Amino acid sequence: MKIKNICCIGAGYVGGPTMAVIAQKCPEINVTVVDLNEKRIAAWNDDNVENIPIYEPGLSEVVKDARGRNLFFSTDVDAAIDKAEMIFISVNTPTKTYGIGKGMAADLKWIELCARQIARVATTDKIVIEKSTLPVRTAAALKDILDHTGNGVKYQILSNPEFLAEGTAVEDLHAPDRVLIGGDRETAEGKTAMQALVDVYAHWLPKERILTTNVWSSELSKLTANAFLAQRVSSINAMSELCEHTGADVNEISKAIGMDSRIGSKFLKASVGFGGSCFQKDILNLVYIAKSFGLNEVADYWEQVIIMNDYQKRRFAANIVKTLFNTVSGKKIAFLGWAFKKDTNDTRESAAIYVADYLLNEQAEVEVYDPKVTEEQIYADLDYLGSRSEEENRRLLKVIKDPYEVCKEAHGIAVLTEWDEFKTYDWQRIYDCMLKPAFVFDGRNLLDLQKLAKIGFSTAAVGRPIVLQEKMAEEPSLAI
Ligand SMILES: NC(=O)c1ccc[n+]([C@@H]2O[C@H](COP(=O)([O-])OP(=O)(O)OC[C@H]3O[C@@H](n4cnc5c(N)ncnc54)[C@H](O)[C@@H]3O)[C@@H](O)[C@H]2O)c1
Ligand SMILES: O=c1ccn([C@@H]2O[C@H](COP(=O)(O)OP(=O)(O)O[C@H]3O[C@H](CO)[C@@H](O)[C@H](O)[C@H]3O)[C@@H](O)[C@H]2O)c(=O)[nH]1
Repeated sequence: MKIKNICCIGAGYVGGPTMAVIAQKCPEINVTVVDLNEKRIAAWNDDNVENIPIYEPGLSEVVKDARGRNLFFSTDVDAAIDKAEMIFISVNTPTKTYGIGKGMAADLKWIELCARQIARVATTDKIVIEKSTLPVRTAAALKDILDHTGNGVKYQILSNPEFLAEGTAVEDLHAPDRVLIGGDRETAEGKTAMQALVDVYAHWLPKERILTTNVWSSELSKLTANAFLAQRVSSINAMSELCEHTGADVNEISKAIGMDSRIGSKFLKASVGFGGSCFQKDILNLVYIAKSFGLNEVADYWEQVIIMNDYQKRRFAANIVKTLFNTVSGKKIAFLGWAFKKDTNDTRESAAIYVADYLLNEQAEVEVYDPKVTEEQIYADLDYLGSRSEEENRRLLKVIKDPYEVCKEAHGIAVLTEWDEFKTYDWQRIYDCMLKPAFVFDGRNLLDLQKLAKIGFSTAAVGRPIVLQEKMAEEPSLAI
């Protein structure tokens, strides 16, 4: 089966980059990415390709290659659905904020709306692909909706979860470890649909990298992969606290255990806590699914990954207060970074939001610099927590566009995102303009602590011994 037209519903962090790469690699296929959000679509269509709504290294070049040739962004959802033989659903599936499963289950409202829209509009047979991350057995619900339209259109549902990580999306899409396709292997129609999707990816990937499974394995593999990755981060973060109490260095531990090929070296970086739109949401969803089958031990096991992560964020913030002589009231704390990781402008569930909230509750004055996140986004993140009024958030927290300015007259600097540029700053210049004693709290183990100590900074990095300047260390009342 030759695919000529692909439609993707959802022009977000996944829909945009994945479809741009499919269009780049499959020049004979027309790819239309649709979204209800007019502003987002207008940004994807902006004449200046640097203004596309998502910052990802290399993405603007891919979009430049394909846009207008065989890659289109549009708000005309119905037209794109009707024309396509293959429809990816790549809409948001956040944690439910209401009703049954509130705070745990995935909210499938947008998924269901897509299914109903496809059912209403389609006049020819379609392959419908779950690209969004979904609870296991969602495909059954989609099929139910699609098969009951009574207009004779036939649907095949495939699961094709996305494993790209933000900040390396283009790289991950160009050379993924694997592509996973789940479908109905029992019927000829199911096999044909799976093969059609395999053929799309085979334009640039070797066949061995394209894995086919049954639909349920594919859906559940996605949640499992995220749970395992996040579990490693929580595991090393748990060890980081033990390191701080014993003089062991978490970086050395990561290296030592990571060299064991059975453990492997990736996802062992201790941090202020993982963020991002996926890990927490997907583990909560997994916990909810396990509970709904009465598997309480399974649920408790995975929930601990989240409990540990929340603790790590709180612990980092509490440590700032403790080190700054048990109070930050009226003190300026400079934040370097707000994004949940480097090389992205995404801030969803970023640890920085929770650390800021904690410090603002302690009456600190927080000033934030991030190279890619907008002021509007930072305030939106903070307001969303509902901890204080919007006016108060704007009074207590300022967003500064210059890294040296943000550090001026600060009592302490907190590194919340591992942006490379932070390493290249003139740290002597920063030290000179700070209040003394000058503290750096490195939540990412990014900076050269020895160099900072030499300049005169006191440093506290996650999972490493605290270094207080001599004068303070000698004076026990100051070295708390
Ligand atoms: N962000 C990631 O790195 C990542 C990676 C892998 C998987 N995922 C999963 O992919 C899915 C999408 O994530 P995202 O980060 O791209 O979300 P996103 O919020 O950035 O984008 C989703 C888009 O879908 C649009 N949308 C919602 N309902 C619609 C409808 N009925 N019609 C048209 N447009 C609609 C929204 O306006 C939004 O622009 C989620 O299930 C997520 O868990 C995300
Ligand atoms: O050793 C590590 C690795 C990551 N992190 C943090 O963990 C979070 C998530 O990082 P990462 O996984 O690199 O980014 P995401 O874009 O959230 O990607 C994850 O979530 C996506 C959405 O489901 C999946 O597609 C990806 O495979 C999966 O890596 C970030 O806050 C990182 O700073 C650490 O603290 N230490």
